[in-house]
Amino acid sequence: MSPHVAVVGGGLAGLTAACDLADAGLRVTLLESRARLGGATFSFRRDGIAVDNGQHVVLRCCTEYQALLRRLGTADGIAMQDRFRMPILTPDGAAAELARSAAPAPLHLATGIARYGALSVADRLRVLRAAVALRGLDPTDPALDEQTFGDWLARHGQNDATLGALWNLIAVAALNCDAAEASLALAAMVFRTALLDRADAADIGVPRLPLEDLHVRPAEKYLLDRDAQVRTRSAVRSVERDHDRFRLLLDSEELTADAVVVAVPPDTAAKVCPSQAGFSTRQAGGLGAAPIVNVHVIYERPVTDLPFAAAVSSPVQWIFDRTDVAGVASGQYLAISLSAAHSWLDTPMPKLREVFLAELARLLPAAATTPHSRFFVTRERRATFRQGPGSGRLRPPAATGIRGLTLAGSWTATGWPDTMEGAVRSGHRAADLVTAQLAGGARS
Ligand SMILES: Cc1cc2nc3c(=O)[nH]c(=O)nc-3n(C[C@H](O)[C@H](O)[C@H](O)COP(=O)(O)OP(=O)(O)OC[C@H]3O[C@@H](n4cnc5c(N)ncnc54)[C@H](O)[C@@H]3O)c2cc1C
Repeated sequence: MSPHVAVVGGGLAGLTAACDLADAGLRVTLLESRARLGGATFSFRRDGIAVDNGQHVVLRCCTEYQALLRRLGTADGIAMQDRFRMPILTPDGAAAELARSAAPAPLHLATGIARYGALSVADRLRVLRAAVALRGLDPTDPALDEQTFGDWLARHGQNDATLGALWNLIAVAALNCDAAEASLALAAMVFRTALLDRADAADIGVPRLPLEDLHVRPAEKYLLDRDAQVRTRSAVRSVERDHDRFRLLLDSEELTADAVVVAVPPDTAAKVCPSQAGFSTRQAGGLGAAPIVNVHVIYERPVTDLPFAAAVSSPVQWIFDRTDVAGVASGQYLAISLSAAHSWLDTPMPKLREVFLAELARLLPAAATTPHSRFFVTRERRATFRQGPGSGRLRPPAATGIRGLTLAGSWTATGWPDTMEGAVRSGHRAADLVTAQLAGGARS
């Protein structure tokens, strides 16, 4: 009989690892503590419409996530831009945009920045000079992980205007962290990989389907079709080494496995794994957490033609038109995505309603005269880890101190920020390691 592998955690990392292991011919049991799979990516129904827990976006450089969708048969579920174009809304009603040209990297953005109307000509030159310097940074240099992106930007001549209208538009969304608090290593990775090194890398992809239909259910079906066991409401409390096997303790039963992939959030991973695994609660605590809040508004009539837009000089960060994805029959459903949302996380609904309806009215003139029929908020307190300085050295590799026990998750040392792409990459890495170890190969 083929070896049995338990995958603990049914988010994207665990789902990816489980798909790989099932394809490798191993017997797989996926154990998820909640009643549903998907982890940080899930959808629910509310008054007949499909709502995601938070707007998710990918870029063309997120190659492994897109490859997973192709494998699951849902690649068409992403509407990918032919060419990077970011519409920008300003409260005075003046629209701007940041776009790339057809030129090869790094010239592809030069014209876009030179024409970027949300900044003065002098500030556009400032941005171009800093972009050239940023392109020279090595994101894998550990010294970069000790500094903030904000300090680096200040040393490279950036001011409040360039921070607000350019650097933070991207840094806050990609790192769930203000530039002032973000790790320079992760920021350099994001800006180089997405914007500076390849011309098409930043093309923006927005789901056409709820996350549930995009990858959660398709991955579950993929696993069931390959005879994997998928168990929800199955929290694993601890994983113990038992001679050359593993014992997993659940609330009212025990399971044994030849290898285990632990793909749960950092604090749970530290609790569940034996201390010899080498990942401590202190490390997990150091990684911390950062919130994302989404404000959802359904207007009785359309108020914008834009599929999405970023906003400057406004508490609104990004707006997405979710009418079709959600199945809204009439009117327009807009979701405002608020990253690094510490100040909004515990703000009561009436206050959020007052602030964001007024802001939408300022940014989108038609919203000022269009009634809304629904307003609600989704709050994710621990959306990502805190991607600040020092986080790089706290992120563990897939291999632990125990052969046969591997870690996966967007918070592990993937080299990527805490994203769906990082989660998928970590799942592949953990599955490769387990497969090699079971075959008597890799030692680390
Ligand atoms: C609102 C929001 C917006 C986001 N926007 C984007 C975006 O635009 N683009 C992007 O790429 N990324 C985005 N992200 C980040 C992305 O969703 C995550 O990086 C990724 O989904 C994490 O996947 P994961 O599998 O590593 O972890 P998780 O999804 O956290 O999965 C861990 C799983 O383990 C389970 N678990 C916990 N304890 C146990 C236990 N004891 N036993 C069994 N199971 C357990 C959990 O229930 C969970 O299902 C966003 C996240 C949020 C919350």
